[in-house]
Amino acid sequence: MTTEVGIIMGSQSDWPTMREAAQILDQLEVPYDAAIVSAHRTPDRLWDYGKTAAERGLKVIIAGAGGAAHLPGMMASKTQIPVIGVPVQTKALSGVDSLYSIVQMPRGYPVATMAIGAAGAANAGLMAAGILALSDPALAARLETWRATLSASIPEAPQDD
Ligand SMILES: Nc1c(C(=O)O)ncn1[C@@H]1O[C@H](COP(=O)(O)O)[C@@H](O)[C@H]1O
Repeated sequence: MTTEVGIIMGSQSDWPTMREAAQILDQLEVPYDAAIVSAHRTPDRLWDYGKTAAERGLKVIIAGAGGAAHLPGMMASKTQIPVIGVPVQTKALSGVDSLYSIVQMPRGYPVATMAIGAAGAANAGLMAAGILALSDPALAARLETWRATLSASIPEAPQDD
């Protein structure tokens, strides 16, 4: 099966967050590859990744970064494949720095920006799956089952600890 989702992150230190996206894709049986790509530290790698993404068959890119999080926006400038941005939580500014860096794209080069941190990464996986499910009925069915399972796990009333 062709790998249609690329997960990229600015650093190894982002993986505990970005793994949440990978785990969702695993659950939904969506193949992906994961790579460390940094606009700041490995600009040539970013350039090559963006330039070859479409010919490699990618349909969605999930890009996570923290702090001066330029990676998602720079990737969106290099490819027209939709980029889903994940602001990684930071110690200094709690990830608000990452969020603002990713969300405030100039007109013409959007990044679909998720919430800060692990929940944002998980939602990025779900968003990528939702995009692919538009043209993949079997995936759409798996996604529906996933959502039904989540709904069923929510208690109707609050419980004491
Ligand atoms: N924001 C970026 C970019 C980028 O946007 O290109 N490259 C690395 N980083 C971020 O630097 C943080 C600290 O990285 P280290 O832990 O390696 O020092 C990470 O959250 C990474 O995403």
